[in-house]
Amino acid sequence: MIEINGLAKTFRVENPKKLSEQEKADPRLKGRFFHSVENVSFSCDAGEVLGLLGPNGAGKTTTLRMLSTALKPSSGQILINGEDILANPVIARKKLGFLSGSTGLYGRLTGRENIAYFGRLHRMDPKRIAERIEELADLLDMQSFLDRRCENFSTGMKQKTAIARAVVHQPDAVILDEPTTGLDIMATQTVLDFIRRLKEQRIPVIFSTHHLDEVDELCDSVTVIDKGKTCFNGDLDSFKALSDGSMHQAFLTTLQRQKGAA
Ligand SMILES: Nc1ncnc2c1ncn2[C@@H]1O[C@H](COP(=O)(O)OP(=O)(O)OP(=O)(O)O)[C@@H](O)[C@H]1O
Repeated sequence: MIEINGLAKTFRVENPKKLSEQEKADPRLKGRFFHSVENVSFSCDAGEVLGLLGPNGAGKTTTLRMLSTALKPSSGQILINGEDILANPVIARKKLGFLSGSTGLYGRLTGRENIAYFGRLHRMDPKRIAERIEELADLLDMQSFLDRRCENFSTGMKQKTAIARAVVHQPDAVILDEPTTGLDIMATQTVLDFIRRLKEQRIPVIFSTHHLDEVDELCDSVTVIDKGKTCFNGDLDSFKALSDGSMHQAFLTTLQRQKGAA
């Protein structure tokens, strides 16, 4: 079970001239500080897939980076199976698998070597690493390119390699930042099937996306954030019920309600 309570992250604006027009007009900008995430809470239980939605710049990546311990929150609490991961970031990294927006693969290494390198960082036994790579390569349909250098990989090959690398150590919970962005239909389906398999194994999965059809297909629960604040938390059916079953309209409704409340 992953629980996030009242998470917030403020960045100091080093150079206000570099802010976009949209950011300059954003209510989260207060003087020299940008309150990227102001109050985000949600929870994801074992066997559950949670879809994290929000418009561009809402704070999804910032939230997921805090959850992965890549970024230290300004305030709030993150618990994994009751354990406070902010107090114990090293343990958290063992428990979590995190796919970030930038795959950051080593171009001169093959897919297999990239995955194995992470396995070694997690102090896995070499035999187990080799077995696990075979397992993941089958699940993610990677056998045809596993032993090629990553530098010339397509977006789909890179993303599959990055996902395999993120979960090589069999984490207790998986966090994926826009896992299907830029993928073709076949690769998207492979990634969605992979998430479905994690769910069958009762591993909680949190993923951000702009594709509402994926949320409809896969998610048990939905969290919508806008301008750094949670504006919807609930199960998929109650999300769809906001608008007679239309995912797009339900999404727009949550944003409009938030605007009305502000
Ligand atoms: N290091 C930083 N310093 C200053 N502002 C930042 C920093 N990182 C993120 N932000 C700002 O915080 C806001 C939220 O960004 P974030 O990347 O979390 O949004 P997002 O919901 O993931 O957006 P998208 O859907 O476009 O990926 C943006 O306005 C962004 O410019």
